[in-house]
Amino acid sequence: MSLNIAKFGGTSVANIDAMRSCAKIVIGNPATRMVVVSAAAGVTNHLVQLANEELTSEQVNELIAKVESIEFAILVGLQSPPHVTVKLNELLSILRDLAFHEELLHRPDLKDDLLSLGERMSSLLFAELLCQMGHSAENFDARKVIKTDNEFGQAEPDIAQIALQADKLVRPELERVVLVTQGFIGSDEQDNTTTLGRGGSDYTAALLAEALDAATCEIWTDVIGVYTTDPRITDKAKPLPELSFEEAAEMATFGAKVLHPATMVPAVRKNIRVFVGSSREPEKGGTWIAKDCKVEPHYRALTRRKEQVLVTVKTPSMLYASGFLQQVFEILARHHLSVDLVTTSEIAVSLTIDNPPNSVRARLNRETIEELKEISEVKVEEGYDLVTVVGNNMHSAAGVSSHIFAAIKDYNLRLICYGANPHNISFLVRESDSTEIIKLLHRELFEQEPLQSHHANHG
Ligand SMILES: Nc1ncnc2c1ncn2[C@@H]1O[C@H](COP(=O)(O)OP(=O)(O)O)[C@@H](O)[C@H]1O
Ligand SMILES: N[C@@H](CC(=O)OP(=O)(O)O)C(=O)O
Repeated sequence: MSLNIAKFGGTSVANIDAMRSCAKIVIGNPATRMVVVSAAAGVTNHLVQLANEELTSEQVNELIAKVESIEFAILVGLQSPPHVTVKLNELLSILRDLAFHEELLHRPDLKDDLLSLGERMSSLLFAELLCQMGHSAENFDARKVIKTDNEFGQAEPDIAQIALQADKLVRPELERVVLVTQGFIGSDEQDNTTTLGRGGSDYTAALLAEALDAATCEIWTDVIGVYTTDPRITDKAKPLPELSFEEAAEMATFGAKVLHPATMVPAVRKNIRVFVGSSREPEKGGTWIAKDCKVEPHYRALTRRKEQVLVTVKTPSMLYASGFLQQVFEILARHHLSVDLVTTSEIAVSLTIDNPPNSVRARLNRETIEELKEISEVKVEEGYDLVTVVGNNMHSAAGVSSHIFAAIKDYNLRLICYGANPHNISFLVRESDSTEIIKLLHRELFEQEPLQSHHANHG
């Protein structure tokens, strides 16, 4: 039988009732032999606070108590079986030790150890729930298989090692039992715990699906699929029955939180179909993401990435000079900054950097700015959001740009990226304008059926 990997996100495993819906989904599909769970909703945020903030003992204790109350509520829902209670208490005692560790704030390895605990607790509890519902299940430590480099907080998976370990440790077990493992976490060569970056459980599921040659990978979350835009921005957003790999990858990269940006990479490599649906309402179906789609409309979705920083570096010496851009990018790369949009003129280059405050990714800091200042004038502007239209052949179809830009003509677009990629058009807008811009564009591109097909005819 073909194999399915099912991943359940934080809201899906937030409490015992939510977990029960997930367990029914697992039991209902005999192809699901491996389950990936995130930490219960809210837990990773508490752990991130513990790992990153200077806190008083009282504040540390308060955060630990919040985590405990989430986990204990689930444990009570399971009737507190002694063997699970013992294991949960062990994990909570590791949490306490790490939270009070003197070097925590300066040791990325300890931070990742701490961050891993949310998934380690939820997987323990979910495996027990499956057993109690009569399904043969075991908790499995993802760190044995998800081998990574030692870039703590944003570790890079080692695909060959993962395939090797999955073959050795997971594949032989799948006939016997359903393995319940942790998303988001892995381990480096020295077996130190690492994490794949916030939201990384989707990525874990896709990596395991790849390593185990699964036919499908299901991402069960709190929405009934991928929508035309974040349903929290407008209630007019509609769920999409299908998406291509390219479209989904663009959406994930440009801010559709429903999928971690790297999720599609393993799926594309092995042509694995990915499903996104709601664990609360599985009967409502969801989005199937596959290599090819029945229709490839010009406009598929709108995404937003918040808290972008615009950096402009300017030097008269760029005129006729070669190598300036290289110098700029070299400095940014050395500081692990990832650049999204770039525009250049004869003497200046403007670029955007993703800079959300709670991200584990590198942020633009004073040191980087000082280095850039050694070679140029530097201007840093904050308070921007990146809005992206995702679709197909947008760079070559007549009328696309006028259609989009006419709809938002009253707004100032600070930077536009159009034409580099057939699947997206991105622009940087003031944070305060982005919701209205998305609503306007949504109305124009997705709420007026005849217009959409009219433009498709021009393609
Ligand atoms: N285009 C989109 N389609 C669906 N959901 C989206 C989209 N863009 C953003 N989201 C948000 O993603 C959320 C689900 O992602 P997330 O909170 O990470 O779930 P989980 O905890 O299950 O991993 C949804 O509640 C929704 O608000
Ligand atoms: N628990 C981790 C990993 C994750 O993927 O969570 P979720 O599936 O709830 O987005 C986080 O919050 O970042």
